[in-house]
Amino acid sequence: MAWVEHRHADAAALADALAATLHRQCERALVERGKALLALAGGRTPFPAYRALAASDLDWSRVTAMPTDERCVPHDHAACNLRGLREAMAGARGLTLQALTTRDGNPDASQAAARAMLAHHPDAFDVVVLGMGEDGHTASLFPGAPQLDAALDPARADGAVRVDPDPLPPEAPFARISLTASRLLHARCIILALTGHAKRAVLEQALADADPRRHPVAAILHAPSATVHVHWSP
Ligand SMILES: O=C(O)[C@H](O)[C@@H](O)[C@H](O)[C@H](O)COP(=O)(O)O
Repeated sequence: MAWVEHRHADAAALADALAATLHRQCERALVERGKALLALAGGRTPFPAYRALAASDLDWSRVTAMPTDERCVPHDHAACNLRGLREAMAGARGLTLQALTTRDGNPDASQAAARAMLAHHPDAFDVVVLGMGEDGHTASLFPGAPQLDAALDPARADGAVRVDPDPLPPEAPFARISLTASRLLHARCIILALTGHAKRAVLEQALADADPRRHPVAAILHAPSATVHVHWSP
């Protein structure tokens, strides 16, 4: 397990640093491999960084991004992460955004579609941006979800799984499609971005307790092969 802590004065400074890191990693990928592949968390924390990144001077025609997880809702639904990403990154002319769900958000059809899409993108992500909830979830790897063990299984190669959070989060009471822990860890740069003291306390618990069934984010933090860059601000 290895993690590098990046403390920031406030959420705005965190967003600036995150945007700079994303830009740097994308530029490196374009120079070294001629393309870049990103997996980007939903939620509120990273979106200012996505907007700043979209305004930068990358050759977006060679960049592909996808959500780390998606709510099983129609693509025009307000809770759709892809919709939010599309809006935040509207300035990134030529960016390819890959969906994890079908247009209607049907959970089982979406799981199959996500797996088929990922089969066409087998390369390591150049950057994965993750958030964390106060229950220790990351992406849509929710504690207590019936599919959590499957989503954490390092032997899985299908890359995406339907997750039915139990209980359903009141702010987003939907089934999800989540990239699996092993697919999220198949990455050159892994960033976990969180703010506030409550989440800091949960992070400390997850760092101290490697059992991902209590805090699924521990599956990322304690992965033997990964170095996780934790960006935190009060
Ligand atoms: O689909 C989502 O919402 C995210 O992937 C989810 O895992 C998010 O990163 C955390 O819930 C933190 O969200 P905030 O950044 O809004 O606190």
